[in-house]
Amino acid sequence: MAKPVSIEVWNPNGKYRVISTKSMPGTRWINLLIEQDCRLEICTEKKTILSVEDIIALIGDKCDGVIGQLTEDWGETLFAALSKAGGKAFSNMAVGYNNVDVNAANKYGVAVGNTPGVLTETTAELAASLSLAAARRIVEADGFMRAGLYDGWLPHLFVGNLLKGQTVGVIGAGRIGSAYARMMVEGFKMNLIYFDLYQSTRLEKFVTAYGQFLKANGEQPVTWKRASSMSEVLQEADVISLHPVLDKTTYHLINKESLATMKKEAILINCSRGPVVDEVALVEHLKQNPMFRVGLDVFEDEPYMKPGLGEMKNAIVVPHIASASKWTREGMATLAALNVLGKIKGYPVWHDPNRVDPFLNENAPPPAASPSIVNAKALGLPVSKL
Ligand SMILES: NC(=O)C1=CN([C@@H]2O[C@H](COP(=O)(O)OP(=O)(O)OC[C@H]3O[C@@H](n4cnc5c(N)ncnc54)[C@H](O)[C@@H]3O)[C@@H](O)[C@H]2O)C=CC1
Ligand SMILES: O=C(O)C(=O)CO
Repeated sequence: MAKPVSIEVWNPNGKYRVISTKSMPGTRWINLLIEQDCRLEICTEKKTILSVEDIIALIGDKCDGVIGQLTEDWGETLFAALSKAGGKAFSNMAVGYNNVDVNAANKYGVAVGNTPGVLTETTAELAASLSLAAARRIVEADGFMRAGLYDGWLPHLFVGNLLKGQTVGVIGAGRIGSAYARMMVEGFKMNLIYFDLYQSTRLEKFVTAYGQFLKANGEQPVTWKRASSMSEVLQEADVISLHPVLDKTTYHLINKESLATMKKEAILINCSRGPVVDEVALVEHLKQNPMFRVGLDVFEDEPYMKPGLGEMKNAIVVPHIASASKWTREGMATLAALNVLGKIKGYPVWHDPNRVDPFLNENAPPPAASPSIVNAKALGLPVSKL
């Protein structure tokens, strides 16, 4: 039998039992659930990553819905346990849901929610921060200063790359990839090359209009190009940022062979998912090419790094914090809670997961809908006409 897991209870007499496997930022998500007759149980276990057994113990015999985290393995076992307990709703507190076996959820008729949109700009800003930090060697220079090694200005000291006029490459120009591209194009006057399975017309129009603005003001216009293959981006770009979903088409997209096609002084940023990059091949590439730099928010075997990565001066590593702004994390909690609540209450699914703003307005009640259910179609859930 699984051992008991410690919890904090809100609204003990609520009709619907909702579990959150973690404490989440803000209180709006809590209030929204308890105002709608939910008994909310928040797991207070000290360990960071809950096991499948821990979550089964949390679910117990009766559970209407669960808000979970990207570190958890939501597969057949958990969906079977949730379904047995009468549950019909699960939401990740994340936009990415590669930790969820959606087919298993479909089999048990469980709706799977995610949290798009609210983290787009925050995540893009971290990718932009890593790009700048890598280009201008900020982390290395900070370490040098703190170590007391600075003994005066020198012409060669921490010389890095100027972004202006260089080419930024984006792989996966969806919500976050497009937001990052706009920041780099507008902020640093970089040219854009991108690769995605779909054309990003809005992004192309933005770069065209900005290029015309620069030209009208006597400046070199920026340009864009939609690449026909990922290798075109890798060969041409000076800074490459990865923003695709993780699935079997993007697993190890960056590997020994693709790294070899990149410029020797290129910068690679990954704020998508660790397994998009073959991290062992990356460490080797960093060793062989000291002017090649990376900024990584995500890792292949989180929370671990592959041997050698932590020692590389040409790597900047941060612990999966790309969506970590207060507004975003509170909003993610709200969207995740509303996904679960909406299914429990029998609400329809919001018609556009790219426009979730009405759910985030603290001065108005949220729409009676689940903001984003990824398997809505497979489950035949009705769509909101609001
Ligand atoms: N590091 C972090 O904290 C965060 C990481 N993420 C990751 O970023 C991912 C993207 O998020 P969004 O931009 O909101 O999703 P999105 O769905 O708007 O964009 C993903 C894009 O990847 C493209 N894509 C899919 N397969 C591809 C392939 N083989 N080659 C090139 N492009 C491909 C899609 O067409 C789509 O345009 C999430 O799935 C998640 O894994 C998201 C938020 C925070
Ligand atoms: O939302 C996601 O997919 C994350 O990685 C965390 O914000």
